[in-house]
Amino acid sequence: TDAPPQNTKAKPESQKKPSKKGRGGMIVLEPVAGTRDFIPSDMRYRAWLFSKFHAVAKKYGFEEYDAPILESEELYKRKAGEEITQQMYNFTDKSEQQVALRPEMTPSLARLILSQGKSLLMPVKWYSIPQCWRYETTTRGRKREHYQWNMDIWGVPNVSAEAELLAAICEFFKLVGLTSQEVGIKISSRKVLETVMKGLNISSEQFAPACVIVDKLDKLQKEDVVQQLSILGISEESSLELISIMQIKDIDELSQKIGEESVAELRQLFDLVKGYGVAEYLRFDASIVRGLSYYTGVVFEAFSISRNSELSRAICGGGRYDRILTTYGAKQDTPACGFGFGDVVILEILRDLNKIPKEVSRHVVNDLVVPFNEDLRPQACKVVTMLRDAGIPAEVYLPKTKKIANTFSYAERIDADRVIMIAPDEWNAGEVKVKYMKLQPKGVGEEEKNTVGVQFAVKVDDLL
Ligand SMILES: OCc1cccc(Br)n1
Repeated sequence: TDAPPQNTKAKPESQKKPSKKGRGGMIVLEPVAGTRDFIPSDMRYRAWLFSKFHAVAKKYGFEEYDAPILESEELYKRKAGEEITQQMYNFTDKSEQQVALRPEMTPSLARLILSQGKSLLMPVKWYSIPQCWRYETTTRGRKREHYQWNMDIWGVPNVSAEAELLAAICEFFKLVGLTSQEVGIKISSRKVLETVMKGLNISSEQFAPACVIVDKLDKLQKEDVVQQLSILGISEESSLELISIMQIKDIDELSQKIGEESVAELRQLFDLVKGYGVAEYLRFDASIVRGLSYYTGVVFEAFSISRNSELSRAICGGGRYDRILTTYGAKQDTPACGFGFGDVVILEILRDLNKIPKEVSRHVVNDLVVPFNEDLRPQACKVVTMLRDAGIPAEVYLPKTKKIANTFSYAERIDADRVIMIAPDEWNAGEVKVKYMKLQPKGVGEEEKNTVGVQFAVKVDDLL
């Protein structure tokens, strides 16, 4: 099935849709359909989530990389009818180049691996958190962008690489407090499908497109999947046999069906993950295919189990893709496997299950330094710098101090622990006036000083 015709010619000015204006000439305040703003209160959640991605990648020895959001469209030209390539955010740029906002990171990574050539020592363990794009028809009101944690291992042909990636995902789950009662990872292998399809005389050319179709089994009616497979020339009988084998949830049963040799890798993988202590999160499930055409071996998909959270959409997914480089013209392939982990579903699940620490929602400033008047502003800047250099998040009150009460209400707004007033008499005596805005944990400041709301003179040097 060829991809639908993409927009091939830039539109003349006259045919371009004018950007929508709000009433009375005001610009439209909402972000472009399907995209998100991150004001600070939202950005704190995203930053917290990404800090967990970075922490796991670092702990597992992965190195961070990045590549442009904008790529040549040819990187994604695949004739397997995948949703991800049919929904490309593509256009013709001003030099008539066919470009696209990247729908996924793996093709960019493959380009980087090829560009590095022999200078790149294998194995390579790289990670990135790229923003990825798709052009969804807005009628479905779905997002057109998301951030996707990518972890990939290149140069390792055996399932030790998949075990490492699965362990990293489970490490993340443990880091955010998700138990194996709340989330899990289903694992299978396209080699199982390959064996079954060969046994059904399905040609190797039809393997990737057939995988893309059977991956839709959880969304489409069985009849529709059979119908789509028939377009590939696969008989109803073969399709039904393929679909029935995909219902198998037990490796031994599968081995009976297709032979021990075809499940050997999966058995090895389940042995290895026991070593990492994460087996409780993992289970075999022959229905896991994943929808990307380039997968060639083990595939996996994480999902939420508990009722009170997002049920349908995958948390993350990935697998082995050993033959991607030759599809980009390389003379030989390099084995690879990896996963993509989106930012949207996981945050919904973590919110549903109340796993996000309260402090993530809080903007933290410990001290507010207030100059009594503008003559004392240089002194206030000196004091705030001393606090900051000591690692204390601190602000200096920037507006002119007209009413002291305004500075206290600002202190409450930024949830500061202390207001440090630079006042003329105290400053001449080498002191500042400190007012605690809220009770401090025991031991911070002498007991009598730790009374909320009362101001005390404190030596500048005693502030730290
Ligand atoms: O997971 C598929 C996908 C790709 C790009 C952007 C978004 Br939102 N979703």
